[in-house]
Amino acid sequence: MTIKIAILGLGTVGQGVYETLLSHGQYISEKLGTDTELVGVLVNDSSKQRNLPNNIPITTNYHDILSKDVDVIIEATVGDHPAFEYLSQAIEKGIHVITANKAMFARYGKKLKEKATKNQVHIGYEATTASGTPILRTLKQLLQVNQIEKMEAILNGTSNYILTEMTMNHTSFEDALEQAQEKGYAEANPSNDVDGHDAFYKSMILSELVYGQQPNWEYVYREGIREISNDQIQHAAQRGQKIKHIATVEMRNGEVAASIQPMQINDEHPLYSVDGVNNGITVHTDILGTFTLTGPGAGKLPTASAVIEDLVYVFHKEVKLEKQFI
Ligand SMILES: NC(=O)C1=CN([C@@H]2O[C@H](COP(=O)(O)OP(=O)(O)OC[C@H]3O[C@@H](n4cnc5c(N)ncnc54)[C@H](OP(=O)(O)O)[C@@H]3O)[C@@H](O)[C@H]2O)C=CC1
Ligand SMILES: N[C@@H](CC=O)C(=O)O
Repeated sequence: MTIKIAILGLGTVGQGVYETLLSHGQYISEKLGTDTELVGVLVNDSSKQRNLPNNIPITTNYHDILSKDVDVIIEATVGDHPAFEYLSQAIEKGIHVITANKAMFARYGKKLKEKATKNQVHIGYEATTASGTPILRTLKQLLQVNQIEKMEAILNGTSNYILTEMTMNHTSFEDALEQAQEKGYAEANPSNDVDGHDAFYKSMILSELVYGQQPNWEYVYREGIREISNDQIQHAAQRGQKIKHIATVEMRNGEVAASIQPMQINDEHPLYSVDGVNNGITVHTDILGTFTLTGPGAGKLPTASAVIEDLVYVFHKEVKLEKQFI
């Protein structure tokens, strides 16, 4: 049996997934014991020039995708809608889904997971949080007994890239943001990055995964990095500190609390040396103690890496459907 794949969205992430299927196709087939085939790609704008061979059908009509005999849909579009409806329909048809869309998943992840369980399909969403750095499955599968008391994290690659450029190279905020956009780190609407929305969505996904619940969104303090000046960064540097954009999610008196804001930290903080586009998460647990995971937090190939690893996980011969996917 050949595994038939469709991709929704062919921007930075979708293109990266296509290129990785091509570059690592043989290795993926060996792992899965079967071939994979890209049977369709959904885009928004049919007039755009695409970097795809002619034999891969591109459509702007989702029904063209659903009418094919698809085994898994990889979703890399932008925003809540119609992504949520697309994935709901796929799941109801018994199609596995993998998503990179954290805005949609923060809001609708719980519903989609419930639907997936009901329809006995998997949802992969490692790419939604910290791109390819394997945070979600590490937390879910390797810490089954430890209680996670608190997480502190740098979750937006664009903001960390901008702050690092401003700190190390005295680059202006505007120039650093432009660089992040050119490198494919920033969202289509970069306000998502620099005003803290993106880190907020990722924090909510982490909260749901670790604590099984999210705080009331209205009570989460969210502040981005837009107002931070080069002067503030240099003053902090003179005191041996860096300004980092940090999300905190913790269990307080039986309730989850979260905040997302710029903070000044010194070199004793585990996130001090997480620079550039990297993300990092420091996890405080009751048995293991404190540990930090760090790695690339945005970009074409790091994000494709998470999607492809989810793909292999979903279809790996030894994975049984009754095992709960993250
Ligand atoms: N860039 C990154 O580093 C990361 C991004 N993500 C997430 O992955 C998703 C994709 O990001 P990215 O690739 O950077 O975004 P891009 O803006 O580069 O690409 C988005 C793609 O989605 C398509 N699209 C948008 N709306 C629709 C729609 N309604 N129907 C069909 N196609 C649609 C666009 O079509 P068209 O080409 O026709 O305009 C485009 O191909 C986002 O949700 C983002 O938050 C997650 C991790 C990292
Ligand atoms: N725009 C996001 C992309 C990855 O999630 C970021 O910069 O972190």
